Amino acid sequence: MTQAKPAVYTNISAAQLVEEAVLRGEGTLADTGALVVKTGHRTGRSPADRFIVQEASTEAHIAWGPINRPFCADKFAALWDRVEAFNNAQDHFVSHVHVGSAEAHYLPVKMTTQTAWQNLFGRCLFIEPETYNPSNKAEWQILNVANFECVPERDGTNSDGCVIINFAERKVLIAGMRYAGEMKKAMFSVQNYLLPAVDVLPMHCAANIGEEGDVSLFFGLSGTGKTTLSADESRYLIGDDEHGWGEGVVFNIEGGCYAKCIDLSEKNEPVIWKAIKFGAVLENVVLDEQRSPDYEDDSLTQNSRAAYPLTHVEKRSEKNFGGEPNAVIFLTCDLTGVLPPVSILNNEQAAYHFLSGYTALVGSTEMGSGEGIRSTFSTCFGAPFFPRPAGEYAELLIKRINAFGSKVYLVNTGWTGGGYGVGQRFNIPTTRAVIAAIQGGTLVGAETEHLPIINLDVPTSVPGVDSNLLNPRNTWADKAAYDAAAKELAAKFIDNFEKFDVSEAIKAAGPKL
Ligand SMILES: Nc1ncnc2c1ncn2[C@@H]1O[C@H](COP(=O)(O)OP(=O)(O)O)[C@@H](O)[C@H]1O
Ligand SMILES: C=C(OP(=O)(O)O)C(=O)O
Repeated sequence: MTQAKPAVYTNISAAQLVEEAVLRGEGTLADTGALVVKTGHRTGRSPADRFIVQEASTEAHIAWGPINRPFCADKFAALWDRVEAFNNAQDHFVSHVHVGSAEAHYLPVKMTTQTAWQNLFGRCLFIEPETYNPSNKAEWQILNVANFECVPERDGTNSDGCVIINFAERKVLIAGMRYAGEMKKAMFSVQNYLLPAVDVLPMHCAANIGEEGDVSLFFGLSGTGKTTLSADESRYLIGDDEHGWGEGVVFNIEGGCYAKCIDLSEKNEPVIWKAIKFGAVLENVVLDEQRSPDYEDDSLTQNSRAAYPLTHVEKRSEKNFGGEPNAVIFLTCDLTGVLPPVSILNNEQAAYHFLSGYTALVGSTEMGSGEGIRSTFSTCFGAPFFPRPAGEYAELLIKRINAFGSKVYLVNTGWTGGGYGVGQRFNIPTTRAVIAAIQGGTLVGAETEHLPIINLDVPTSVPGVDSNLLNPRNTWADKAAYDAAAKELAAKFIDNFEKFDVSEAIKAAGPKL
């Protein structure tokens, strides 16, 4: 008997991908129409399994070590061939997509996945081109084979899975990984390396546009609120996570969103709620008996996700880009309860806080960093994805801010009234009111109060926000405890900043003891 040749499904429609995923038992449909999948193991990104083939790259300064471990070019070639042979022996899925919506800066990508659902994810998150023409650009390839098991002794990997970027061959190899976010973050890392060379700042930020054409950027590490806050019924969404800022333009690197959906509610997050329909993917979300998503159920992970294309968002930028930003917002999830809900930053403070990237790491997003939530400093609010030295991105940011005259704000979406376990997280309506005030221009030239130790300036009033919240010291029952916590946090900032070789003015813009 001859065996049937494996089928290669190339550029089939999203609806067909859903059908294939269901037929193959990869997932089921929720009552909303979304495809629901359980990844089994690895419900988040796996930093320990991330590598760069450094010797094959012409540039020496691609970051490695804790962010991107070096991987030997010969081992890469052997592993790629092994994974490809494994994949070719069974049915698989190929789609041709773009990464980067700017005509000058997109990358054509051939995405091959073993599973239909991961291909659908890629079709949601990457850009579906009107015409795919890699001939005038160098094509990248993603090979994502979820069920391949790496053997560390043979393959040179750290475990049974890996994510390896090879710049010289323009290849991304993802083997043994289930979490779909690996694919989008790998391509983001590629653009984060390439774009600064052509004077474009790549950013880990969301972006949206107001009725007047004013653009806001929301920088933030995973889980700090980029997707939630940029999904705003009163504004046009550009994107929720990855953008480039060139002269005259902010463009989306992606074509869809990837929302955290733990505790998602229709009331607080209506735009995301409505987007979770047929064609969307729900990753590690539990369904109840009526097949309705139970977003409060974290039995699979806290890092449950919804992936959907931008076309699922009614109010969006049709062209996937906008002008330069009036407002640049750094989102920080402060677990100590020391930072105010909003601070107005000058340029030196902007550089200081961009380089510091103080925020919280939601443990379940990154495998190996513990299940809980903990404070961290993540340069550029996305250290794991930025292969160049942080100073290069900071310089480009300040250059763009100066040239356009953008206003910069630090917004705490974390704790108030005490630290984690004592106080509470700012509620979403309060943070939305802060954002609305920023976007409405209310905080430009507003009266401010200076907060010593953390060395920040806060507005004395913000429409829609209880004024008592604006100086966090007021919200703590025990003022001495606040002062002690502020000093402790300041010491951490100072200690962390020692590694940066920057001007005295920038150093002086940070917290002071
Ligand atoms: N004040 C707040 N601002 C923004 N998000 C909040 C706030 N309080 C709780 N959250 C929750 O935090 C999570 C933020 O996730 P998300 O917006 O997807 O982050 P990101 O896009 O930055 O990764 C959501 O689950 C949201 O409901
Ligand atoms: C998907 C991720 O992050 P974000 O929530 O910022 O998109 C991630 O860090 O894996």
